[in-house]
Amino acid sequence: YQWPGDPRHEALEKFIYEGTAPNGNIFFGVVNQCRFRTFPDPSSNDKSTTVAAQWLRFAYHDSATFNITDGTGGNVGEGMTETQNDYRHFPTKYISNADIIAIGAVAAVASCGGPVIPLRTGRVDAKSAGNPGVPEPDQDLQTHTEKFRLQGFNSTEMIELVACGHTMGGVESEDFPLIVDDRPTDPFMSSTSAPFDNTTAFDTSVVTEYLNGTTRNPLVISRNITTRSDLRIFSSDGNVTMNKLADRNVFQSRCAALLERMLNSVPKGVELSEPIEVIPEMPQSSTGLQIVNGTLSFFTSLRLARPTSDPSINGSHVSLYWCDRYGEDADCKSGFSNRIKGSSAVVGLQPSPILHRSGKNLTYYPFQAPIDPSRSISRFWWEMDQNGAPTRIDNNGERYPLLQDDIIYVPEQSSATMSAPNPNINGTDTTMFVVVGVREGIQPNRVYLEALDYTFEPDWKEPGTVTNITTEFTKNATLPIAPGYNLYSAHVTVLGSAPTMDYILEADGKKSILPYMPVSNGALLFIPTGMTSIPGTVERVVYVPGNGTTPPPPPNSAAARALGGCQYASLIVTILVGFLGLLA
Ligand code: HEM
Repeated sequence: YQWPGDPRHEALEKFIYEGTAPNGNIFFGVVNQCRFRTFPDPSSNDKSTTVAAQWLRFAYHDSATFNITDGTGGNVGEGMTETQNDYRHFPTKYISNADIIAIGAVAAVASCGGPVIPLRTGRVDAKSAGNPGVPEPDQDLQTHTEKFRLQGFNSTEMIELVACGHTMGGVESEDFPLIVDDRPTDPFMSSTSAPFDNTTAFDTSVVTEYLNGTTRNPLVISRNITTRSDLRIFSSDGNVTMNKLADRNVFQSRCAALLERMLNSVPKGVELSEPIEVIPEMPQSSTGLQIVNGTLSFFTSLRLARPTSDPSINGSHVSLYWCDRYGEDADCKSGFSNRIKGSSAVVGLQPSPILHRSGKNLTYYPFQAPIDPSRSISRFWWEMDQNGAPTRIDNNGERYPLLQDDIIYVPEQSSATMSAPNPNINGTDTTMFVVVGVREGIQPNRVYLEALDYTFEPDWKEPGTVTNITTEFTKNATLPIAPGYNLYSAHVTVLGSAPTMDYILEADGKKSILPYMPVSNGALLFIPTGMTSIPGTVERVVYVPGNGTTPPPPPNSAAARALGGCQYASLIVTILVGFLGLLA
């Protein structure tokens, strides 16, 4: 992977595999580990329905006919409202609602031990209602077969898809009192809902319990014969398909294939991406220059995606290297680079269930490098030391570019405050005070920001509001002096909770853009990931282009002569230590 690539691709990759939105909101927290929504809260009645089940059903309804502007399409159920709430803070300019619904479904299946469904993206949000008519349990077999046919599934695939869906969750009596009555004394059923099978996992239980006659699936054994839709569907070919699905491997692979097709049924003209894979080596998206504690600092964090079983991460150390941008060492042309040695691994806290189920982990190596503004930084790379065998991680030999240093973000001077509730969006406005630095010597024609944000009605009956705001920055001499930079500030009020912003500088007929900064929702400071690291000590070291590691200086080179100074310094230290030793 060549960094930086398509920002949409990178935003989606981050969202799917790190599970965080640009503002730091964690997406997978509620669904991880196949958990109940409120369990183990003893006051909760909601013990048979996992968040994963709700998310999967939501995706089915979205693809069957439901869409976000359609209040009618048969989307009965509390799980629907709860899922909408789980999702509403996450759409951004790069990630559509429809993609979030698909990502949610893939995560749901993975979090309960199901297959990893390849994730293509690029779904376009509907602007108007689709046809109503999600299948209802009291409809006959012919009606269901026809509905699945219209969606592109034959009658065998209908059996498979319903079994794949109904391996998770159950039927709520509150939503379907005619199917499930309130039986608080039944030890198998919770007080208000009846699960489709005996496990919360994405497994064959729904099939095997049906075949061996122990099933409690309410859509098979309901007192009300008209609502036994699963029984009619499962038995429609004399149980031939159900018998095949009883095999674990068949079940997992058929479910993966059919759920993928279900999620990929998009309107004509919408073209989905190639499946989004995790990128093995990535600079964190908050990589960049910032002013922190009055010092120009380069923040980055190497993110490695490696198999969980890979022992190479254990005890590994990573060093950060970079070339100057200005001066005699610019782009390392004099043979010198800068180095901060030895960050050790920080394992990501809450891995996305999709990544976890793919058998991989994310490991981070955070860096904070003090930067001399007169030299700045042009390209960076890493060296990873695994038991004395270093390898260079350098963007396929290109090294990682810092695209511009003309406009930078100043998080410690920026702040955000929640203003009064805004009834129009059923949420709260956030007013932000944003501070950026413009490199000294630049005479800006214009410094401004472009913010983009979405808001959604809690019931999604309306498509919500898209806020597109352009705000001018003005030079602000009252802020503390920053080395090498003049500070500019702006106030901006955004609706909704996950705005993204581009900070733009126009000067000398050139446009410099600092894109897609993480913006926190209502927090006092915008603290990007990777900032928890402490400033490292910078060394000047010889740089030799090409693959491999940074070698010792060649004899008689300018670099070696310069380094000679360091050797004298260490000699003096050695003598001094020896001398002190003698004194003692
Ligand atoms: C003829 C077709 C279908 C009918 C009549 C049907 C009917 C139902 C009903 C009545 C519920 C209970 C909802 C509630 O209590 O809120 C339910 C739950 C569920 N359905 Fe289906 N369904 C069908 C097909 C599917 C398909 C194809 C999938 C996915 C591939 C699916 C996934 C789910 C899931 C995951 C739940 C559990 C939701 C939860 O526990 O919150 N269903 N279904």
